[in-house]
Amino acid sequence: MRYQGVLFDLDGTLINSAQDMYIALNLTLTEVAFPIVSYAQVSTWVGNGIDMLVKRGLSGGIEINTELPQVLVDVAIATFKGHYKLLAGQYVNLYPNVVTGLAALSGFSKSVVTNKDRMFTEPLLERLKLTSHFEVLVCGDDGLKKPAAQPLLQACEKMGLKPHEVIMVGDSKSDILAAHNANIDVIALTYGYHQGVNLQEFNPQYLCDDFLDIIPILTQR
Ligand SMILES: O=C(O)COP(=O)(O)O
Ligand SMILES: [Mg+2]
Repeated sequence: MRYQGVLFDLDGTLINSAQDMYIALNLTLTEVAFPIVSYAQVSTWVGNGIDMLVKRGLSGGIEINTELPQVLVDVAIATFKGHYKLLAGQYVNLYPNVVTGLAALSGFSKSVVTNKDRMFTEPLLERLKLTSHFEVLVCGDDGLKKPAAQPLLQACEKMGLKPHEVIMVGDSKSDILAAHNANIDVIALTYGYHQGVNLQEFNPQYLCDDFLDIIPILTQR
């Protein structure tokens, strides 16, 4: 088998999770007296972790307003986390074929490498009955975030595999760039939160429209 391990992104790859973040963000923005934002906006802002999502919300766009006072940013992030702690998982669902696909990949060593903080990720995986599929979990607050290579390399090390023995599966520019930075092949899934960019431009080795399309890639010899 060409690959022995698979590193999965979480939000936008395994789970459709933007609705909880959309609600938590608008509750936060209302509390700090900033204009609320649309679901469509939030779904293009997911993928760089909570701090970036909140800063994008305060900026009203994907580009961060660098003049936002730090104290406001800190209060908004803490407020978001409070709301998200209560909301995370309420409106989340698995993307089609994820459970079937993970079961079909039972012979592979599998990890989740997410930019989401551990305190939110672990309960979400439990709630969705996904925990047992994965040997390793690397979260956004464990060290550097994607697009850094570090979280992917950390997962490889914990799995006892070399970068050329694994493949990353993700939905965003951050996943593709992190994989390139780590010299790991990458499958980009088109259905997730791709931050308003054309994923093809970032040259993933593979581009798939459905979770099950990753199976023939992984089982090739
Ligand atoms: O919290 C985020 O921004 C997204 O996390 P992800 O890395 O699982 O897509
Ligand atoms: Mg993602």
